[in-house]
Amino acid sequence: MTKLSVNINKIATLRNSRGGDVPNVVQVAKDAQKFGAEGITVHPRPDERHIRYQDVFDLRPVVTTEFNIEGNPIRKFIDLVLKAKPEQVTLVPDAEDAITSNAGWDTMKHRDFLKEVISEFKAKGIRTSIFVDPDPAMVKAALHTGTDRIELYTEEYAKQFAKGNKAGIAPYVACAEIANELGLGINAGHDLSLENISYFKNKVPGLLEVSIGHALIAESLYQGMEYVINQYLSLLRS
Ligand SMILES: CC(=O)[C@@H](O)[C@H](O)COP(=O)(O)O
Ligand SMILES: NCC(=O)COP(=O)(O)O
Repeated sequence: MTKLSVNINKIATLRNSRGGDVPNVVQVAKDAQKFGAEGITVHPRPDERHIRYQDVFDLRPVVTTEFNIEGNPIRKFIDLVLKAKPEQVTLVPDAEDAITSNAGWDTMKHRDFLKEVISEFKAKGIRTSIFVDPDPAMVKAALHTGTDRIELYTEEYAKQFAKGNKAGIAPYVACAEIANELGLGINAGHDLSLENISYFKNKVPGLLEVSIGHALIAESLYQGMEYVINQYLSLLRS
């Protein structure tokens, strides 16, 4: 079964846009789990423009499913993760000024660095995953970093699917088959949505977990809007 981890970065972005504490990320994490989410994902960036480092500590005690912290393993991030002790850390090679994650690791070039960081997390009992492009060479080399899992970067799949090109799934299937053979667990994420998730999940063998944020929060807004507008109208007319 593929687990759903809900990425709540966008909730923090909305909160930060106004100051104050609405919406409250801790409450959203509690509710998401109450509604069935099997994990909560956060991706604190160095500028803390959405999830703040303090949010991670506030969330830790309320995440009773699986806490997945994503980020570039700069020292500050490593220390945060070691202190918060999530169930999983996902390493992402994102630049400080990137709007969102835009590439996977070069697992050959950064093998020694990844190996060192991964062993630090694993020594504390934290499961590790590394974000990779759907490139067989990168998946094969991921094995030598000692990581438990890979996270397949799905932006290209989502782009191709939106254009009606279902063949865009092929590199993901090939990489998943390699990962399964090597005994690497498979996660996936980025731009997955209600439209493209079924096809992905049905085609990619051994998919353990997806983390979804941007589309899931947008879809929740759309699907909840009619109900909320009606509540306002009924209050205004009573
Ligand atoms: C690792 C990844 O794929 C990202 O999608 C991510 O975690 C989302 O980050 P933002 O919310 O900052 O776009
Ligand atoms: N790891 C991917 C993730 O957490 C969510 O990415 P997105 O759905 O916000 O694109």
